[in-house]
Amino acid sequence: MSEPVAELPVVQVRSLGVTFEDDRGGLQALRGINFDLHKQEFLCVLGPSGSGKTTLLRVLAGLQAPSVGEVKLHFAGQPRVSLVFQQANLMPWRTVLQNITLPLELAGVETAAANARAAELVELIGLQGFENNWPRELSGGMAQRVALARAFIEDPELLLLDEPFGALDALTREKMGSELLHLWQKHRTTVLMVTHSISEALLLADRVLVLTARPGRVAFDLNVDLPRPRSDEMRYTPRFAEQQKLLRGAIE
Ligand SMILES: Nc1ncnc2c1ncn2[C@@H]1O[C@H](COP(=O)(O)OP(=O)(O)OP(=O)(O)O)[C@@H](O)[C@H]1O
Repeated sequence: MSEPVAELPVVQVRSLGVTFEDDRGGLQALRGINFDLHKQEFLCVLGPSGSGKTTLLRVLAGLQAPSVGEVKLHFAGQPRVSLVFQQANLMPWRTVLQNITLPLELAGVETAAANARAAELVELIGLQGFENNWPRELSGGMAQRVALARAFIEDPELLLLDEPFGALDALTREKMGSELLHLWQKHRTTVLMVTHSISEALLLADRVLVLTARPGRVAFDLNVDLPRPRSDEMRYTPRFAEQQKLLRGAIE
């Protein structure tokens, strides 16, 4: 019997290096980065401050050109890419609902269809009743949920998250991790997420890349050995603690 053909990765990063020009001969942010990202895979990138995590994400988003090496994208045509940053960056003059539907509005989708799709996401992120509120009336966690809903509404083929919960307090952050897990388990998009939180990475990811201090190289590539569907309670299991220890060791 023949083996099934393993699905090709949707992103291939090969010998990637990024050097920023400066007057001291250049600052090397990333060096010799290699990894694949498969369809529907959730990859987290951990690493010390300044190890090039954001730079890596910017290269994947097409916002930063590699100095050497390449990033190959294998999608049918131009992929739909959504980005979420540490700040929600909501438009203050649009309501929650209008912020969430913005990408569809820009894509020319009819308002009724866009609103129906937004209503599903509002329910998934637990913001029913806040549809007509203004961004200034939201807490940081609520605003970030709106940013996630806005990212998911486009049904992205590649979702890039840069420390999306980094500005939130620890408890809200944990809650947001679960919200994102819930959204992803429903939508199963391909994700690359930069985070500083080992437990967040373990709760969410299929794989975790750990970068070294600058210039960032891949120090460790961990297949997260926790069953899916995942839940918050898994944070307290011995398996979780073991993997946490492995990652902590790799970072240190
Ligand atoms: N546009 C730029 N011009 C010059 N240097 C840059 C630029 N962007 C990033 N750097 C430098 O590249 C290195 C990597 O930065 P990057 O923001 O990618 O790291 P990071 O791992 O995301 O850091 P943090 O965890 O603190 O957010 C840093 O030394 C930073 O100062």
